[in-house]
Amino acid sequence: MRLDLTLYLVTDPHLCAERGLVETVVAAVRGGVTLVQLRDKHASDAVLIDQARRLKAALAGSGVPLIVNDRLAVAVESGADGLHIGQDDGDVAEARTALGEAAILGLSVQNLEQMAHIDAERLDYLGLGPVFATPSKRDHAEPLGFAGLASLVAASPLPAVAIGGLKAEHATAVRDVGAQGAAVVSAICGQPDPEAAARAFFTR
Ligand SMILES: Cc1ncc(COP(=O)(O)OP(=O)(O)O)c(N)n1
Ligand SMILES: Cc1nc(C(=O)O)sc1CCOP(=O)(O)O
Ligand SMILES: [Mg+2]
Repeated sequence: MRLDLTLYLVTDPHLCAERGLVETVVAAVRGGVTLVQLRDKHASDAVLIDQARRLKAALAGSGVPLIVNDRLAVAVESGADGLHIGQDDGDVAEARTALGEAAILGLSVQNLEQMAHIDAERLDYLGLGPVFATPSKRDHAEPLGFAGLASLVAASPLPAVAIGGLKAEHATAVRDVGAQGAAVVSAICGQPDPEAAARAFFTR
C-alpha cells in the first residue's frame, strides 16, 4: 500500500476511549489523515490483534495503511500493513523478514548517532522526535526543537515524519524543514471533532 506521511495519526487508548477507537480513526481519515498507527503500550497481543483487524476493516477502500506500534507478532497476525519500532523494540532485519518486502516498516530516530546506524535498505521511513516535550509519551527523549529536527531530516536517507507536541499550527514548519509530514496523538485523539482537527493541518 502507498506510503504517505503527510498526516500520521498515532492512536492512544485513553484519548480515543470516549468516542471509540474505530470511530475516532474513521473520522480522522475523513479529515485527511494519510496513515494510522495502532499504539497501546499495555494491551495484550490478543486485544491488539482484534483492534487491528477491526481498524483494517474500517480502513478498507480508503487507501490509508494501518501500522502497528512495537509488536511484530501483532502486525503479522492481524494482517496490518506495517510496523513501527523504536531503538529498543527489536531488530529491523528480523522485522523485515517476518513482515515481507511489501510491508511498511518505520523506525524511531532521536539523534544523529542513531541516524548513523540505521538499516536504511530494510526501512521505509523514520519517525523523528520529539520535536517538543509531550505528555503523550512519558519516556520521551530530549526535545529537538525545529533546529534539531532540521539536522536530523538533513541527515536522513529516508522519508521522515516529525513527532512530539505537534499541532496544526506546526504543519507548515514541519514541511519547511524537509519532513514529509507530522505524526500526532493528542492533536486529533480526544479532540471533540477529530475530523475537523485533522482537516486543520491542511488549512493553516
Ligand atoms: C511515527 C512514530 N515515530 C516515533 C514513535 C516512537 O516510537 P518509540 O520510540 O518506539 O516509542 P513508543 O511509541 O513505542 O512508546 C512512534 N510510535 N511513531
Ligand atoms: C508516540 C510518540 N513518540 C514520540 C517520539 O518522540 O518518539 S513523541 C510521541 C507522542 C506524541 O504525542 P502528541 O502528538 O500528543 O504530542
Ligand atoms: Mg516503540
